Amino acid sequence: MGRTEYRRSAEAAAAVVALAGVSLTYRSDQDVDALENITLTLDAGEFVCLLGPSGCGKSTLLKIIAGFIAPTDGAAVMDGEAITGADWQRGVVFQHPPLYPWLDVAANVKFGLKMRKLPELESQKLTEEYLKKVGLLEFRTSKVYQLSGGMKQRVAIARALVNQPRVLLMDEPFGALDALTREQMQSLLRNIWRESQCTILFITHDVDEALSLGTRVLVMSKRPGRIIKEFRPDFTHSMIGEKSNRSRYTPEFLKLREEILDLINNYTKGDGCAYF
Ligand SMILES: Nc1ncnc2c1ncn2[C@@H]1O[C@H](COP(=O)(O)OP(=O)(O)OP(=O)(O)O)[C@@H](O)[C@H]1O
Repeated sequence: MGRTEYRRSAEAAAAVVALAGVSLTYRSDQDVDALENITLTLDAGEFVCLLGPSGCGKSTLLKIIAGFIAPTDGAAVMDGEAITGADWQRGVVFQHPPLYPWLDVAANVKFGLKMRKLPELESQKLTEEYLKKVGLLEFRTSKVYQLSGGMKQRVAIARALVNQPRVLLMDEPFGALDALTREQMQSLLRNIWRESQCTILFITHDVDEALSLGTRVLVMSKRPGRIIKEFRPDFTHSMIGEKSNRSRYTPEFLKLREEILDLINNYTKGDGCAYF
């Protein structure tokens, strides 16, 4: 299939983001085949979690959707247009957010709006609105070094969301946080997702996290990464409704958790590839 056909088939899916037949090889002395023939859509309002063994190409997939790197083969499109570079319509949040240490919290959040040359008054209003959403309004004049890990991650989320992106791409955003902060951040993200109705792609190593956030969970094979199975859990909605994590202890949750762990372990067994 040529690029044009890939693009047409991707458009036909009416998805916000579509990847069709995407492969990626990092070229160097020793080529690394990171992704192989990924076909995937992200539909409006979906919360898609991506699980897979270390080094299977999860971040590579996210970087292609972000527009940071181009696929070696296949096509990546958003709203039917080829993704050719970074765009504020696709916000990105990393595990270690690259915040500007010389700027205060509000200036970090406002940075992208400034780059987009939004009028100062509008930027100010949006910045305060999103700082409020992540519970950091009273810390707007704090410096980055004065914040905890969880607070820094909330700044990063506000900085991505203030642009009101259609798609939020998150690469293990809570991976470095302690268990309690992590659960609080998951709850915050669930509420933000419900309010903003944006589409989220979320990479994690944690099966519980994927099941308690995602409306779709994709499991990848070892490198070169392919999508081997998808699940459609619905625990995230009940967690919003219940305002608790009770769903995590239900037989349905535990059964699905077991199934995914078995799948990943069977897939990586005997090849020296560790999941965690
Ligand atoms: N810039 C690069 N140049 C060469 N190889 C790369 C580059 N970036 C990643 N790789 C390789 O591509 C493969 C996939 O990397 P990637 O970071 O996408 O995996 P991942 O699933 O996100 O890993 P992890 O879960 O450990 O973060 C790995 O073997 C990695 O070493």
